Amino acid sequence: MSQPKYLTGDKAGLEEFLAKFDVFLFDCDGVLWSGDHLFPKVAETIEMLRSKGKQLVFVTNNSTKSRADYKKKFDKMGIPCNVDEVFGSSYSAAVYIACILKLPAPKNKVFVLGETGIEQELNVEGVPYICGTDPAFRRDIEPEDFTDIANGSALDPDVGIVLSGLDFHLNYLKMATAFQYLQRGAIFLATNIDSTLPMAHSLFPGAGSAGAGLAKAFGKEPLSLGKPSQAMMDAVEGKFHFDRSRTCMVGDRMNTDIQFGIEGKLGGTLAVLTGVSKKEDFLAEGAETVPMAYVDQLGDLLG
Ligand SMILES: O=C(O)[C@H](O)[C@H](O)COP(=O)(O)O
Ligand SMILES: [Mg+2]
Repeated sequence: MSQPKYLTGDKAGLEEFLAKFDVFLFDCDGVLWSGDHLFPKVAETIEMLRSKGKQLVFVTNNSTKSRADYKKKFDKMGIPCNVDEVFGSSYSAAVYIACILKLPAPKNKVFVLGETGIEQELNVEGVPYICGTDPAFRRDIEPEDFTDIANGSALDPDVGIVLSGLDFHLNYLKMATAFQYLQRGAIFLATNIDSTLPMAHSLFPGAGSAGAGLAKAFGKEPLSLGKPSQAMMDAVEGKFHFDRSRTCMVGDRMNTDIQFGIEGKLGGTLAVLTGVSKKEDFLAEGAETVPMAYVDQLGDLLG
């Protein structure tokens, strides 16, 4: 495996690298920003790529926001972006449920472990759901809940899917209810299974960690519809119709973003060192996932 090219400060190398691609798939958390903190010169870099006629797609595993929510965040951050350029894991999961799984109504209802981003995208696709941000589930489990869940009186007979995303309001009642749906044959899906979430220039438990307890109890991992899933890559390509050989994935995480690009046989991958993965992760001898090139921060693409 060849060593990745370090492009920070390499003007000629940057020119040559950017000229290889017409399309850039951008990860968001850890590449553009950490929470609400925009990294240096990100807006200028996006502007530069657009001025060179590059097509940009923002492909995020963060399921807490819908595409519409992300459009508002891009506007707030001063990054010009069209809502159709955003492709998040909530949208990926909603499209998969509505267009691929297509469970016959009324047994197509989704039990959601996650935030409003998932609910909004399921609504757009006309997929019914329960739980999510419903305050009725944001309470301690009571002794009578065990009986009501076990005998099914507290369960909705139309739930056919459990969808696990990044849930900032985890509790035992939701996990126990989801578990019982799975025991009754519901399909187990996840928006993504990232172990950590880059926030406030640090790391916090991610969607994969949020759903790990349920997976352990059930004894099976969910089908993830976020990066590196190629169902997501196929859906992104199906929507944007790009030439994979002229497309580059830009990300901060080896086992989601860079693996997504490599498995998707994209023309290239660029790692950015402002998020989860460190350069030691991919420079080490025998590293599992190695990007084509890397920079310290996205703004370094300005040369
Ligand atoms: O835990 C998560 O959901 C992820 O860490 C997070 O949201 C990743 O977002 P991305 O880096 O794909 O924009
Ligand atoms: Mg990221």
